[in-house]
Amino acid sequence: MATITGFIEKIKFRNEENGYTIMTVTDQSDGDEVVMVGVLSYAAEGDMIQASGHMTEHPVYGEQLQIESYELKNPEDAASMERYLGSGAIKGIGAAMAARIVRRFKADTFRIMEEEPERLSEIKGISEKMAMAIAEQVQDKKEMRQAMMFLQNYGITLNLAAKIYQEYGPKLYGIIRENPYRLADDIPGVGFKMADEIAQKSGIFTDSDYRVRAGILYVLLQASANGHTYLPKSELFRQASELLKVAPETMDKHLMDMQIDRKLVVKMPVSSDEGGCSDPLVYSAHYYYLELNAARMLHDLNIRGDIPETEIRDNLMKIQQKENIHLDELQEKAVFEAVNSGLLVITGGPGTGKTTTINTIIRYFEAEGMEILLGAPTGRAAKRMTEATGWEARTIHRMLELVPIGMAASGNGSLSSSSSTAGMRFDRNEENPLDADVIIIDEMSMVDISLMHSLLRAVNVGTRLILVGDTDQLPSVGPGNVLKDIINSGCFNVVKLTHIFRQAAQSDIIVNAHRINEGEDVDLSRRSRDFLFIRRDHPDAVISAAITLIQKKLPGYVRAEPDEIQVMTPMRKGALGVERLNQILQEHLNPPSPEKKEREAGGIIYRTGDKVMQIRNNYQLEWETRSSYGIPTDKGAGVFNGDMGIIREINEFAEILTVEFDEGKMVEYSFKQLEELELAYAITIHKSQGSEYPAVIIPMYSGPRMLMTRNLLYTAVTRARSCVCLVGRPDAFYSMASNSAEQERCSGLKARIEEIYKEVSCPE
Ligand SMILES: Nc1ncnc2c1ncn2[C@@H]1O[C@H](COP(=O)(O)OP(=O)(O)OP(=O)(O)O)[C@@H](O)[C@H]1O
Repeated sequence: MATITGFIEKIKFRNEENGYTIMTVTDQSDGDEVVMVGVLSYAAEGDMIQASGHMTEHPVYGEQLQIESYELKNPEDAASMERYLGSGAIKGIGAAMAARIVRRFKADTFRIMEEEPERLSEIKGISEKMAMAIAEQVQDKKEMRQAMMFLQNYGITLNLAAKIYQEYGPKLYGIIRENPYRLADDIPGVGFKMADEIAQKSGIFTDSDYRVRAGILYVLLQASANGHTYLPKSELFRQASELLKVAPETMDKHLMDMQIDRKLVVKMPVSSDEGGCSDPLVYSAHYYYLELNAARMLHDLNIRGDIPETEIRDNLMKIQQKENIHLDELQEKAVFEAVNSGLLVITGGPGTGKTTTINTIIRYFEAEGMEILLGAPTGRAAKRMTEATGWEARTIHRMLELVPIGMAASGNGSLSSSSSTAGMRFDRNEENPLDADVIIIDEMSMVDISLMHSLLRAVNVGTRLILVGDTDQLPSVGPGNVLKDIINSGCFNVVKLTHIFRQAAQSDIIVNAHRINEGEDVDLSRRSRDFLFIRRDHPDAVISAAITLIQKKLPGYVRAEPDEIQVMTPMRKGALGVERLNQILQEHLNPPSPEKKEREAGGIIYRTGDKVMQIRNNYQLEWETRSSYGIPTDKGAGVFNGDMGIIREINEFAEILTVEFDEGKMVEYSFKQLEELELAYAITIHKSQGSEYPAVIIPMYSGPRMLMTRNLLYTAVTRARSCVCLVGRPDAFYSMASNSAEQERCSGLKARIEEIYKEVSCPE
């Protein structure tokens, strides 16, 4: 065992997650440089370390000390003290100042800094204020080191430990020993499971009140990840009991306390679709109030105008003449309602004339000189809306002006607001509402309760809000059942378009989509121009057929580039899951070659020319467009979940991968950011929501029944503009088409709307 004391000269490598560090230390005894390797909770260049361990011989890097235990020390001799203070470790002290301090206080320097810091002002050039600032830093460093050491005993990584220290300061000791579950509330990156592990190490009992309460909230959080805004009590207790290994009977008392603490809201079901029995419904307070407030705002917006019918008819007639169209009765009704309603829902399947109706509504309000805003939940849906209407549509997030917290112009900085997404908030809200007379939102089926709430906060009473969507598409990824709840409440104007127009009726994509949706038979053997079933009985044969379609058949047929043809599949895993498909399709569609650079990250090879997709919203990621000479012509920020692009360049030296997205937007990803990208030769049907492609290829093979549902098939088929190719086994198609089991969502927006309307119609 060797013990070496010296200055940390250079940190050569540090893994911020686990604290594994490689550094050079100057041995105080002989001035030699020693390499030390080990897990250090907190140590910085310039610190004095006393480390013990074994000297080992590394085949490449030579002799090094494997640290087994260590201590960070205050330097003791004058030269060391001077060096430490002057190393930059303490802000405001340079080498000359360090020399003066040590010359004056000698061996007593650190004691004075800690115990009588005001005396530092005896030194020329240090004011009293500066003396206190220096003392504070010395103290902070000491406390932080101790905290890091302490937290490391609980298996907490350095990165997280720093966040915990920042959040709680010295209070962290009490929190870790008594209620580490608070961490799950306060620190991003800590969930119930981690808090529970810490609690176990702290010796907290399984049935501790804190633990059971945190467990209940955790189950509700998990439920929200599955689309629910509440759980029936019996189901909540069943899941919590399974998680906590605590009897459900002991949980009731916590419900009351958690309601008092405003963590939960418990409601009795008011309508049959909320379970219809006496089982109370338990909400996390957050989602309850999102639903309640959303319901109130929807109610408030739902006012009636009094523009005479004759006037609307005259105006509409002029537009129809000018545009050379003739709306059917339901479409006309939608326009009449749009003019005289504060809130209107227009719904219908593909080809039922939604876009034509929106366009007419836009022309109507345009002629009235009104301010119109168009929005959609995703970038691709917004792009599609722009193309279909000729009006600029933006994502709802953009429309609501998402800005980093701290940069909002309106001054309403409440962090508790639902409208903040991690580190970001919407600058448009009740204090700074959207400046518009009419707001039209498309693809409403994708809007979850949080986004709806944020949108409603920014819409003034008097502004018309028109919600357009197809309720039979997959529901939103986030919790809630917003569009269906609004429609099913029966409290708002809803126009359901049902007629499939002649032009649309010639498309087998549209006709078959409706047949699938209605549960009617689809004849797969029928020859069709745009809806093809190619029988293949083995997964690898499905993939070969898909490759031939992409490379040879479809580009000419639908007049599109191969990378515009999209393979979409229900699953991520398995022989025809996204992961395997992407690997094989990449190999064929963009094979390795000496001219193409590659970068491996997270088990995926990214290659120049690859088709990739951004898989989370990143509002800060910057893009720029460039002229043909590479000169920037426009720039902005924000790349969104589902955006697709092509890898144009991989720069090993700068560690940057450049992707070109739609409209020539170039985005640079550092190699560390590659987890935000996935290969996109194949994507899940869920990810395809709101997008449209010239042609889609859908592998049809068996899969888990829960996933292989009718509305998944319906969503996939309706993504194609010119051609759908289903490739695989007919029985897989028929079993999907007949599986109408939709996963029930526990969502209370409808009940909240009904309550409010009841209150209004019969006030107490
Ligand atoms: N009143 C009408 N008279 C004649 N044709 C119409 C009328 N309304 C719509 N169409 C035609 O029907 C087809 C489908 O209409 P539209 O694109 O508006 O439907 P949609 O519901 O938006 O469809 P999707 O959801 O598939 O985009 C189009 O070709 C359109 O021109």
